[in-house]
Amino acid sequence: MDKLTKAEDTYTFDDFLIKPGLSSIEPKDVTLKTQVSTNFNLNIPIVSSAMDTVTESQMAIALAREGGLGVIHRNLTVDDEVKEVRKVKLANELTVKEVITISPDETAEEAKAIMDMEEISGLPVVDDNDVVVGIISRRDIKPLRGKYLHNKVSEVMTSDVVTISEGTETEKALDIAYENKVERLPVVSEKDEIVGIVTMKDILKHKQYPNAARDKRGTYLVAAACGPFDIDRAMALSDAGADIIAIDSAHGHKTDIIESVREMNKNVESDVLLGNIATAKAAEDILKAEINGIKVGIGPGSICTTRIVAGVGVPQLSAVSSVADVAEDYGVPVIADGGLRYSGDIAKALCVGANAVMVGSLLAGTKESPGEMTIRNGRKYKQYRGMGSLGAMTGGVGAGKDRYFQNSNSSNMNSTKLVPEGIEGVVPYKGAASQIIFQLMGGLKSSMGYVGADSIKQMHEKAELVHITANGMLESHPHDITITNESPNYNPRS
Ligand SMILES: NC(=O)C1=CN([C@@H]2O[C@H](COP(=O)(O)OP(=O)(O)OC[C@H]3O[C@@H](n4cnc5c(N)ncnc54)[C@H](O)[C@@H]3O)[C@@H](O)[C@H]2O)C=CC1
Ligand SMILES: O=c1[nH]c(=O)c2[nH+]cn([C@@H]3O[C@H](COP(=O)(O)O)[C@@H](O)[C@H]3O)c2[nH]1
Ligand SMILES: [K+]
Repeated sequence: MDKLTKAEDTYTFDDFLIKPGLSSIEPKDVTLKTQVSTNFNLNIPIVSSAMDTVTESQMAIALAREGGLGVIHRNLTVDDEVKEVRKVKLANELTVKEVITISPDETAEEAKAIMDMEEISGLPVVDDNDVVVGIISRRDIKPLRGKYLHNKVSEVMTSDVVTISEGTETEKALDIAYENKVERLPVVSEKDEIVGIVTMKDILKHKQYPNAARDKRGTYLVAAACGPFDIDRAMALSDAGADIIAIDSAHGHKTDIIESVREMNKNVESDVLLGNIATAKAAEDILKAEINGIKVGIGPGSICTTRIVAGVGVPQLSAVSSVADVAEDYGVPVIADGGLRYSGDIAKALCVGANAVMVGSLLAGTKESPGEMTIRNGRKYKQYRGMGSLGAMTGGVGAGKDRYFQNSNSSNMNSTKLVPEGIEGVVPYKGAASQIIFQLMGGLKSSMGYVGADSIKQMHEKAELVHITANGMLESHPHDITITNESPNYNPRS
């Protein structure tokens, strides 16, 4: 009896609304910049789930372009997961390492032939020591006719060449290219030797996604999931350039996991996130592993059955709030993982102290999510499944199957012996992830306007909540109408 009277009251998204406050903030003027781990910032507080129907390189690239972060799932061999990380990192390399050059003693005709063959429009000119002495482009060659084509490259090239040094930050490179109105910037070593080239095409790609989440070198940020004891995978992901490694466990609050992750952290360069947890005590304990971020959520996910199968969990708004209160004292960011259905839920998670949210179902079914599209009754769908579902455990390399395969003779895998904590299904096809992100961030900005918060930090400090009843929630959804036109940001709960 004592246990029951001592039980805490806990809440989730539908139990609260955000109180409107005096505001001088226009939604369009707010900043959504946030910290996702101690060493990395995002430009929007959205992280995609490490699930095999949500995040591989395509989703991670799409999200990074919008300013968020994708976490590559771990239902892949180490090699395949590494490949996905590399694809994201290479998607926007500013410096093309292998550069095709020409000697100043060659002819203009030879320069033209190389450009035609390689399908490029300019060549850095280098001497015998690889030192850049000029640059020659199609524009330099175009006016040449007949015998003039036999002119030496040194006579035709631009010798006043604008170069940048290795390690020049993207923004700086952009400024230099624009100020000098040049289309390509050779990258040179301290001794002026050529090491690469940055082209206008790359630069424009950067301009196309001004809000993208990038590292210092200008490549897209990417995270990758790893099991708590898989040190080889963690090191391979770190070597491949994963900015963040997300340690993925249904129960991060475990002594052997905390020990293992503390060791792992010493051996990898990437930031390390640990999850999932749902209590303040867990936050205190896992922070001892000196991690760079915490992921919160036991069982709130749309495909999760943990709370039903194990009877364990904490409603998500309470879980996030209690973890965030502890993490704030340590300066460690918190990601609210799972259960988000609407942009308003994202706003509520931020209100109680989350720095970012992780979403699965909201991004499942998009063009960039892995998996085939199917058509049923004339409507398009894509698969979405829990990582602890039968399909995920028996498909791929079977992340999660150690625990669920409780009979522990894993050499004799038999799906009837698995105890799943997730389900498999389909969600409607939604088109490009960028459209979904646009609506979600629009809703969040609106929320911040109502609160009078111009940043996520202000949202933490200023936003107040009101506790509502089930009737309050009924009143909140559309009612007394048959919806005839689907809205891009509202799906009636089925
Ligand atoms: N957020 C959530 O509520 C849940 C998420 N999942 C997802 O399913 C996938 C598989 O997760 P895991 O089974 O954790 O992977 P896993 O089988 O690789 O387990 C990793 C480690 O977590 C610990 N662990 C997991 N469940 C435990 C439990 N009930 N009691 C004690 N220790 C436990 C064990 O030390 C285990 O070795 C992951 O992608 C995970 O995120 C699964 C269940 C719940
Ligand atoms: O209990 C669970 N069994 C599972 O099989 C499972 N797979 C994923 N997840 C977690 O759910 C999150 C995604 O939730 P949403 O679809 O609600 O965004 C994800 O980000 C995960 O935290 C699982 N939880
Ligand atoms: K659930």
